[in-house]
Amino acid sequence: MRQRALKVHPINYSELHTILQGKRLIAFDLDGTLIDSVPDLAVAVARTLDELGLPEPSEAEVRDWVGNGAPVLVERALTWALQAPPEPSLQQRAYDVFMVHYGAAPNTLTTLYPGVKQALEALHQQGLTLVLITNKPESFIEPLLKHFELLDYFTLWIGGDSLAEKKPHPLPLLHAAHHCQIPPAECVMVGDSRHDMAAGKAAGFTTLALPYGYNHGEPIENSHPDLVLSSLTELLLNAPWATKVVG
Ligand SMILES: O=C(O)COP(=O)(O)O
Ligand SMILES: [Mg+2]
Repeated sequence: MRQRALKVHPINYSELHTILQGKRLIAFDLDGTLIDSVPDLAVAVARTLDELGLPEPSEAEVRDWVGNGAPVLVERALTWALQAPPEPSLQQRAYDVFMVHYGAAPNTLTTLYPGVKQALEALHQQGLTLVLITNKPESFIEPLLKHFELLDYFTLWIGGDSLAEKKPHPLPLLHAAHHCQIPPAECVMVGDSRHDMAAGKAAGFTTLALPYGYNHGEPIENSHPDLVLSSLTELLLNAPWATKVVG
């Protein structure tokens, strides 16, 4: 397995406190932010390619292909296996096969990142509106959130195929803000990839980044988030509402 050295992010607590002042909605990304889902995605991709008689990629390879939704994940896997872009008919077939394999085992090896449950619980208790905006197909969201007992924290969840556009387009974020009747200036996007940061900036949200997820092998600092956290625990302990949370 390839190990990537994670930079230590000394958090500027007063900066975090200031930028979160007055925020009412927090939009969370799913893969690489709340859940480490690549182990199950990698198994499903490998089973898909195997069924099509193609070579199987390693988990480290799949890790760098996640972020633009399932159709692009499948396309990147096929392009890797064929050393050329796939024909549309093969792409469609592989996508259908992938959906079956991933749907059959979406949470066998997947784990929650540290502090996720506690942070969501506390933020929800403080009356913040929490929404989930992922590029994952919508059909997988509810079963995964239910499995990890996170479903009740979210007012709304949007998948990569829920609307006409997905991240990095701002549409899903603007849709969530509009649906919750909260102006974008009072909203925060929390994510692990450049697509989350680009969508957040384009929507007028504050952007918080986590460095432990999947960003195509690139440091998340390159996307210029407002702040990089080390884990969601920092959001819980150092946000303006934290005094109420921790007593
Ligand atoms: O499914 C993907 O490609 C990525 O999903 P995410 O938006 O939750 O990171
Ligand atoms: Mg992500």
